[in-house]
Amino acid sequence: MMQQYFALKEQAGDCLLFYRMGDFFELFFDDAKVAAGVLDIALTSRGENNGEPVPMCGVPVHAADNYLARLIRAGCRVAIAEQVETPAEAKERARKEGRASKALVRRDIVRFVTAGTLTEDTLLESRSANVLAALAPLRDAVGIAAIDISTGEMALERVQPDGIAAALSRIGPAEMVVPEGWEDAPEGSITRPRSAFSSDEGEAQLKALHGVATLDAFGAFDRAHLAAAGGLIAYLDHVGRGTLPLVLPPRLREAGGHLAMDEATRASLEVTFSASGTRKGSLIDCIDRCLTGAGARLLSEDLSAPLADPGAIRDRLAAVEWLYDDALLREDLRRALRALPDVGRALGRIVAGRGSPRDLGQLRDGLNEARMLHEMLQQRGSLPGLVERLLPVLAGHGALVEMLTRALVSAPPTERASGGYIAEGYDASLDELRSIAKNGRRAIAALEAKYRDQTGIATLKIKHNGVLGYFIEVSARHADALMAADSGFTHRQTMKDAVRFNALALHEEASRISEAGGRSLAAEDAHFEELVERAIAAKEAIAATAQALARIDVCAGQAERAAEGGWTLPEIRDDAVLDVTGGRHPVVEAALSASGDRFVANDCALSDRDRLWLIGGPNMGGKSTFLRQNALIVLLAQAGGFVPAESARIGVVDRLFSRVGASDNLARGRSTFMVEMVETAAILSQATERSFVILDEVGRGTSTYDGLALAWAVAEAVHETVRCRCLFATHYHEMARLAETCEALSLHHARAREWKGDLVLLHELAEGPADRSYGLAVARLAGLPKPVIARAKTILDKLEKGRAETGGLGAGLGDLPLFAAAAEVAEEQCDTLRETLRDLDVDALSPREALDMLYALKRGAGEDTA
Ligand SMILES: Nc1ncnc2c1ncn2[C@@H]1O[C@H](COP(=O)(O)OP(=O)(O)OP(=O)(O)O)[C@@H](O)[C@H]1O
Repeated sequence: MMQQYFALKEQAGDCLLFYRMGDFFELFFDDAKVAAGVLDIALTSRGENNGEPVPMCGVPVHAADNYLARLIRAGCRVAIAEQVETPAEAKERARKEGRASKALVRRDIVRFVTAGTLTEDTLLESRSANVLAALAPLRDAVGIAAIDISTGEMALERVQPDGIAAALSRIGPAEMVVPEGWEDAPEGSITRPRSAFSSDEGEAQLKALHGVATLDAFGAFDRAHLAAAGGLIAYLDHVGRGTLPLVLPPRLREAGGHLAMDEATRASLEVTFSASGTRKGSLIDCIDRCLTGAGARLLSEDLSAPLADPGAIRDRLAAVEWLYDDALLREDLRRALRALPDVGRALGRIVAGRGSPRDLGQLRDGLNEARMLHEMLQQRGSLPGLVERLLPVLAGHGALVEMLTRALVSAPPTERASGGYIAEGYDASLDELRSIAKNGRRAIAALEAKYRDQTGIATLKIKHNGVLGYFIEVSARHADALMAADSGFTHRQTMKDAVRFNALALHEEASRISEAGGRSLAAEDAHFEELVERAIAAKEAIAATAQALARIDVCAGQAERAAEGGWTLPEIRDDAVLDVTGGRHPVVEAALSASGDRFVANDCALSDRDRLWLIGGPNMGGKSTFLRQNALIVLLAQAGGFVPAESARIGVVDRLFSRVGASDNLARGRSTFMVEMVETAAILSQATERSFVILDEVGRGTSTYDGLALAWAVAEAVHETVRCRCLFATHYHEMARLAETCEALSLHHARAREWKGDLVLLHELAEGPADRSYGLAVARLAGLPKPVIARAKTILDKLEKGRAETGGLGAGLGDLPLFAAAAEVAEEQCDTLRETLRDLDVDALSPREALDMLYALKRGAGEDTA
């Protein structure tokens, strides 16, 4: 056995091997130690290997899903080795092979269970997608293929190498595969042979999968796309051991079609996860009113990748507005959606060969519901464009639904093995077989009565179990009479208190029942296969219906959320405005209202002429909240939803950047300040005039002078060079002087008042610079001991006196040359250096000359070489 085990373990590689033995999956050696630790189950041992006991643990097959889920969540991958022949077959094989030894049942790995390739309901979160991504690096770009195999939805895209992190943070894959030997592979990826990532192979696979001669109908894919697709499909083939899951035609994800956000922006805006890493407290948690898992998954995709095309945004908004305006229709739709099963995932399981009768039942119910929704919507006079386009996809499954309705019982079971899911009246011969079994059971009841009469034992019973089949049972004290040779009964088993017998008539009846039972199971199986085949033949149309239902759920959910919160339809514009009146932060507002507090709405009015708002005010005054709420309003609007405001005019944003409160990223070995600077650098190099940037206290992570200098220079660069819309919160009063030189910059502050010695934060934004910091007042509010506050007050007085005398931290800043001029000088210096380097003939230099030249270059760069 160990030989067989080792051979399978070799195939399993670094996956844990679930080795099937009877009713258990057993794990051995290190696998057993890992699994016992994760699952908190007993680690035992079995036999010896090289004189050492072999560690072992096991999980019962019937509860394996539950254990698998825990292992996968803990980051493990599992190979399932099943018995692929019965003990009888093994014995027969051994006999034919002329072996006398005990035959070992043949086992094979039938499947790998990995985080990105799950289809089971019990292993998946209904409201989030489960994505597997394959990355294929080419010389100048990286292809990414992403698939949610639970629904078969697949997308291909191409990114620059420095855009990988942003793309992955948007996709959020549960598992990633990359070619072997790729040095820049994202952490935690699984490596596969390079040969799998071939664009030719990828193209051939996709064509074969979808039965097309060219992929043009799906999109114009390039080598990067196809190489990634190749790697993805090869991996799916590997984990499914040759059985591919549902793979729908790939969608091409064009760069520029979406609002770009990097990893840090997503994290700081807490779009799909809150800072604590959970859904609770995130934006999606606050706005998700979808009634189906598929709707919630689509909403998450919408929020992760909002649109950047004004026409597409208006298209979604029109559908939401239509459902917002018609509360009755919305209610009707939502009532229907509430009962909707997860058609997409049921289809995914069916295509992957793991479907159950219940999954077929879900297709029936879901597609039927879709047809009713189709009727409901069709009765409406005029529909918004989006809904109009979805309409045909909702209908068109009449024949399949009719067949499933006739074929299946109303609530089919998840288990196929014991049958009973094909409805009566669907197949006359099946009904016949069932009636034989039913009559047989009646005949057995009659036999029981007959045997009681015959033996005079009133407590005689005919029972059934899996081992003996039907048998007659009497208590031990009545057994003697039946033991007699001429009694007509044959002894089968003696228990502690009972004795079991057989009889000829019972045996004949039982054989009839069992034969009919076996044949009816086989008949049900055949019907199941046929129904599955029919469903698979229509898989693309069914998937399209499932996606249409999800879109309707999202629109209705967005409308519901808007109605609930008094939100408004944003006006999507082409010019670079961001004009929000009465804007609110949805998550903070919800949290405040839960504790009975009121959120103070604030306006924001950015335009060409007033692009950069510098916002001061006390700590806890609401600056960060204001910054974020405007970023979220842009995000929600471009995702195609209403926004928490009285009115909003939004010029479409191409990239959104948010740097709110630099947090330590010690895990990556970077200090707070380093993170802040890396992220700020990314903004300055990537933001365009169409971007929207929120910056919260840039420079606060370093000394006051350095911090102010950097914040000043960054604000100037945003104003002069990037020229995007920007909200900039800062505690440096000195920066107010920027308003003197930057014509599209204005000053604002969060209002506060001191009343009877206490600080009152109004959370209200007003024009003009902040008058003071209130830092000490906030500290008092926070409960800092009185002596510390008093001491701080004395120090503050001294500092302020010093400032008055010297002109303060900002003294002389007003005399600086303008940012553009300063940048030109810096740029010029760079150019001289560049020219010198360009003209340099390296091969013609002696070592001595080369050294001299290095010194000269250093001098040119303004650095002392002494
Ligand atoms: N508009 C508002 N209405 C009501 N309460 C608000 C509002 N804005 C913020 N708050 C409350 O004030 C708290 C602090 O807000 P926020 O973090 O935005 O302040 P801040 O000015 O950025 O502070 P710091 O400068 O210390 O970072 C929030 O957690 C929230 O409870």
